[in-house]
Amino acid sequence: MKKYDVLVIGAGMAGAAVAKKCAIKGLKTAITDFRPYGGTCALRGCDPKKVLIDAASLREQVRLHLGKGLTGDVEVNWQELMKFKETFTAPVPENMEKGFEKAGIDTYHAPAAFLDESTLQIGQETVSAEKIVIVTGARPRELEVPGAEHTITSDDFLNLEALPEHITFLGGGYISFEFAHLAARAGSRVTIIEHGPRPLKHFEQDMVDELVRVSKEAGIDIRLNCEVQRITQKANEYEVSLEGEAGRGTLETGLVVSAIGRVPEVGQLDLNKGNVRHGRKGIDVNEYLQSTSNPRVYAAGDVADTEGLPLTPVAVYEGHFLSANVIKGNSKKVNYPEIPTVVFTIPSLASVGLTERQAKEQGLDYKVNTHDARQWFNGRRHRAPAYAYKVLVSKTDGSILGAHLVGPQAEETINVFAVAMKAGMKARDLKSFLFSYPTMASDVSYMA
Ligand SMILES: Cc1cc2nc3c(=O)[nH]c(=O)nc-3n(C[C@H](O)[C@H](O)[C@H](O)COP(=O)(O)OP(=O)(O)OC[C@H]3O[C@@H](n4cnc5c(N)ncnc54)[C@H](O)[C@@H]3O)c2cc1C
Ligand SMILES: NC(=O)c1ccc[n+]([C@@H]2O[C@H](COP(=O)([O-])OP(=O)(O)OC[C@H]3O[C@@H](n4cnc5c(N)ncnc54)[C@H](O)[C@@H]3O)[C@@H](O)[C@H]2O)c1
Repeated sequence: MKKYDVLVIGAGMAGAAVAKKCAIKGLKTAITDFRPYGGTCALRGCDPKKVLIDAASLREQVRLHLGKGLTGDVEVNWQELMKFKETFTAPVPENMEKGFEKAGIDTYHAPAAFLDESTLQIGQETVSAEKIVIVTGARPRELEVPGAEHTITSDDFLNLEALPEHITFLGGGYISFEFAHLAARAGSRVTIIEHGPRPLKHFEQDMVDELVRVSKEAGIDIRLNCEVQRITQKANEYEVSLEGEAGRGTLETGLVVSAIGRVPEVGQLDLNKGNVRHGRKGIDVNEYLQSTSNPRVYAAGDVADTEGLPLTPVAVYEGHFLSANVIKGNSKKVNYPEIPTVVFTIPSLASVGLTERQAKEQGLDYKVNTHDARQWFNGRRHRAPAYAYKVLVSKTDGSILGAHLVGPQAEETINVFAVAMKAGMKARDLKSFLFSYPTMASDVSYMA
């Protein structure tokens, strides 16, 4: 049986960060993944998605400037774009594996499953470890209606050889909105089906309203309070039976993408044999990211039940705390700064800190700065179909409680607010800051 100081299960962003840190400190470290190394973000999430959306966004920029100095529309060539995307994803597994080998980390390529509290089966090998790090991420939530087997997931969507004429996205969250905006700009007709009353419900709803307006202008059909009853295959199409406010109906579509949330990936781990307590939100951990039932086990990223959002920078951030606790013993309690988050639609929706609803619930005394900025210089030069902001400032001490933006480059501008909030800057500090001009960030001084 192979023995290690540290066994890392999952070679995604969190896993790579932990394995390298442990190996650098001289711990005998191994890592395993049953998929090609790289994890969701680099292979099936953030990175490939952003490459595709950037092209669609450029196409939209050109379209918006037709008759304003540009002539001749451009089109998205899906096949070429997918090839370009693959230049980013294809090298990842080998590069990551080489990095592990260079760091002296043993690499395995099979699912790990607990045999007891310190021993795991990895393919044909039995492995024991002093510390076991679970960073297995999340997987798509399963749709439970007849015909669910006809749906595809975000993984499949990012590898489509061609886009059909019409696509239905189930779920009104991050994935559906991002992919819907991409597909609409790449020439498909798109419908989003959300079973709740609001899409993107954790975002500031005034900004979501703006995004919904531009989504509809882009031809995206958004149906709220709408439940899927059944999916039936018909020749080359699918028939989606729906029940909503307008009663029952059907939708003919070329493809159904299920994006109704993601759940912690614990299926293959046999956690009960390892005495690892877990629930619906993932592995139960304490403030050191250590299992509450098996002290050898630590967990971080999407699979861990923590306060952190299931996002890449959070997985890596938690990985740093976890590594310190594995290397030196429990010494670093995880604490979270304000976490910026972006929906990469065209234009994007970005948020950091409290929404107005949360500020109200916490009984805070705040003022709201909000405006439709489409007519500002930056809005006009981008010919922005949406450019708006809502910033919450504490009346008690002038600190920034939350910032919410929709519009061109909102994904970049939000980082200015996140830095200011982490640094404890007041709204007046941002107002008096000298931003380079004319940049999108220079608008921050008017927003704060
Ligand atoms: C379509 C999509 C787009 C996204 N876009 C963004 C974005 O723009 N920005 C952002 O911040 N976040 C985004 N996310 C979320 C982000 O990808 C995740 O939060 C992040 O990848 C989590 O990292 P992780 O290390 O916890 O898990 P992962 O990166 O998922 O890695 C976990 C690894 O563990 C492996 N594994 C699972 N079970 C086992 C087992 N039993 N044995 C061995 N290996 C196992 C898996 O194969 C996987 O490779 C997106 C997600 C999706 C699906
Ligand atoms: N830009 C980013 O950072 C980014 C992008 C994509 C994904 N992600 C991460 O991945 C996670 C998963 O994304 P997602 O879009 O799958 O989930 P989500 O949690 O963002 O949204 C899921 C939506 O589906 C709805 N829903 C649930 N069951 C349904 C059903 N049966 N029919 C119709 N609607 C239903 C929910 O009400 C919710 O609005 C996100 O929470 C996020 O953490 C992040």
